[in-house]
Amino acid sequence: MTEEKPVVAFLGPKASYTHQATLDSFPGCQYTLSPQITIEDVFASVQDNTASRGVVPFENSTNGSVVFTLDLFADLNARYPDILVCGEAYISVSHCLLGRHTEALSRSTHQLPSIIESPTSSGAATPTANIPNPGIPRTKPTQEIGHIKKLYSHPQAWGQCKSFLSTYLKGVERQDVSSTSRAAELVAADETGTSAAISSIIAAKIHNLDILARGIEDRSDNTTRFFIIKRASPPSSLSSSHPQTTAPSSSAESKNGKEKPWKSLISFTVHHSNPGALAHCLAVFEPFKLNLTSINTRPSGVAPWNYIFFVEIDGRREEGGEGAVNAALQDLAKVSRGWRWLGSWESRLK
Ligand SMILES: O=C(O)C(=O)C[C@]1(C(=O)O)C=C[C@@H](O)C=C1
Repeated sequence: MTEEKPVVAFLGPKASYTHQATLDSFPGCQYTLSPQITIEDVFASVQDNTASRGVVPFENSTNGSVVFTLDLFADLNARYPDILVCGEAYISVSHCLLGRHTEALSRSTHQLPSIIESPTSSGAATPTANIPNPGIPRTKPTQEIGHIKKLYSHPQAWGQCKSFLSTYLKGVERQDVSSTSRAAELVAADETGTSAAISSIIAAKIHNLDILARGIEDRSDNTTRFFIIKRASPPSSLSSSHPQTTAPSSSAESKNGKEKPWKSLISFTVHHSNPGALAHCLAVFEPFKLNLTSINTRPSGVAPWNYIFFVEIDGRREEGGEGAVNAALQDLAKVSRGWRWLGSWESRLK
């Protein structure tokens, strides 16, 4: 009898950047990779044990946090109480504009004003009230794109390709979809050939789409960070109501004997009307020499302008209540309204 492979859920369909991050951490031959339609579906698969691990985008170096993922960690409806981060992956993201280079359109390009040869190909976008200093795109279309009437992509991608879009596709209708690979799927199904997707070169191959422009992201170092999530082993609810529950043990020592860099993600809420409430929460890490490396906020769902805060720190929560992170969390419990440890993992930042 063949042993069943562990299931890893990821934001699909195939050829999404999350798929690439998943393959980076979970070789397809050893795992059953299970594409999901939304990031929430990935959380749900891990929470209900359909998948043993999940992979979700967390932040992008150009465009910032993936708010859908933060909201799922905020878990305002208590649907995902057992989800913990247990790893991360960094993927270099280079976007293409994918569509159809139709015969009819290409034959008549000599009659149409070609966008490749139009004045806009100087690379200068028109300043607007919203974007007074538009950047200069790093690339220009390699095909005629004057026929493109509609664009599909994941909301994160628009913000990574601002200069290209405001220069060459200004005013073209945009539709948010659940992932860049879903965008490619929709464009492949569009028989009019007048839509385009911001997606990956792999999606172009899978869906047999033409590459109308490549490398359209604003920055060549555009990178997305993904989290690997798992379900906490029982007892669950790693929260202020169960402050003794701790991380599974794992060696923090590398081969050369040096402490490996670990990170932890923690969320907390504060009593908003108390002066200094936020400052007191942030201050609990410093006495334990825990470096705070990022802070994010999302609406707390309690009342307008109340927030849930997310902090990342350098350090790892030890088993058995020992160590600096546990000590800081005990102090956080005293000054916050509520808190939750969302996992500790080995940093893969090079
Ligand atoms: O749409 C995809 O392909 C994804 O994997 C999602 C996602 C994201 O949410 O950040 C991942 C990488 C890119 O930054 C753009 C989109």
